[in-house]
Amino acid sequence: MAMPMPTTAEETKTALRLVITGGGTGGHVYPALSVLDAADDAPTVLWIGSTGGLEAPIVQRAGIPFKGIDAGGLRGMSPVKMARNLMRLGRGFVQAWRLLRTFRPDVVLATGGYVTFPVGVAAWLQRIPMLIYLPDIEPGLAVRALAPFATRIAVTGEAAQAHFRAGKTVVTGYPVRRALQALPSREAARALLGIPAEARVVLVTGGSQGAHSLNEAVGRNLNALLDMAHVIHIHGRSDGEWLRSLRAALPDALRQRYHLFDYLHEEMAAALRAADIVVARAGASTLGELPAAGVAAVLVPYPYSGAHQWANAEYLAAQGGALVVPDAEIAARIVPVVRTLLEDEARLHAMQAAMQRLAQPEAAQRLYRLVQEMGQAKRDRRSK
Ligand SMILES: CC(=O)N[C@H]1[C@@H](OP(=O)(O)OP(=O)(O)OC[C@H]2O[C@@H](n3ccc(=O)[nH]c3=O)[C@H](O)[C@@H]2O)O[C@H](CO)[C@@H](O)[C@@H]1O
Repeated sequence: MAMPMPTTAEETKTALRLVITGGGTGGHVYPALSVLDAADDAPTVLWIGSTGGLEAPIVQRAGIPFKGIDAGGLRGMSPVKMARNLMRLGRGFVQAWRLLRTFRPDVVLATGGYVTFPVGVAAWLQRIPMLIYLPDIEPGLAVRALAPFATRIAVTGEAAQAHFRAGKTVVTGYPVRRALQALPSREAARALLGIPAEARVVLVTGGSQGAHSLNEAVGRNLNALLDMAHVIHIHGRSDGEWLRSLRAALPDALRQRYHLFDYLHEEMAAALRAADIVVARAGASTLGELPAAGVAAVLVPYPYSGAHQWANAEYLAAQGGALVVPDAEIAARIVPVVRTLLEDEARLHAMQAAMQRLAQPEAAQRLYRLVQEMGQAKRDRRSK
């Protein structure tokens, strides 16, 4: 998704100037890319992320100019490391200040991660309006700290509004990549991935960084899973070596049914759309992407970062689109749970339909309209 750059002096003068800041994990990057997908007026964009963060390659791959600044977390670490990260945030603030002074944005969109804090404070001091988008129902530390500096706060669902000052929030839904909405059918998605149209397909994904316990659950039960379905397995940062060895040792017929990847970029939309069932962590994206794909889910919340993934999973389960399995039980339960769903077609279809009812295809447009309105208000004030 290359961002069209203004070509004439006139366009440069009139195009909306937008700074996006967010990073640390994919969950803070894809929502902003989806908002840009919905931009219909060719804004001039600069992304400010963290130096060395995983967001840099994803953003640059999308053709968006990227600048890294110093940033670091402050939670659950030794006092020495915390002091070092505080200094990094201080340096990051100076770097952000200079970038904003040079780029002169009309508006800042912040989507989460520690890097947003120095950028947001610098923007506030320079009187640049800022929209925070919170993908999760519960805000993390960076978003909580940043909220007082925001002009507006957009959220995925009503439950998130309770965490912020009344009147500042607006419910937009979770913005989903256009590619996911554009795929015409499950069969078309399967054709893209080389999977037969009539196959049963299970996608296993541990979010943007992968999940070791999901990888173990697949590895330990590989033959049983492949007897039932094609398995698209995205293993993430760890476990690639032993999983590739397991795959190599499979009999030919089963190996062809095991689609193993470390990470998917553009093909992620096809993988979600191709699946009958997704077995996944319950990061914020599940609230938007699983409904957009209309896929039934078995959700395994990440157990070590508070309860917010449980909140996401239980919400989708309460609406009838997902089952929730605790992390410690997934290795023992992945085969019976997947089998039960595949064998009960009526139940599987009911879950898929329930998921589909939660789709909010307008979310990205809603968010971009807010960005435009806030940017325009700033321009109007400037020209007075
Ligand atoms: C362990 C942890 O704390 N995870 C947090 C992190 O998760 P994480 O970074 O995994 O965030 P999400 O689950 O929200 O989003 C993952 C994104 O990565 C994409 N993707 C994933 C794999 C792949 O191969 N290709 C690809 O494109 C997915 O389609 C999705 O768009 O940020 C989320 C948003 O704040 C939080 O809700 C999660 O709790």
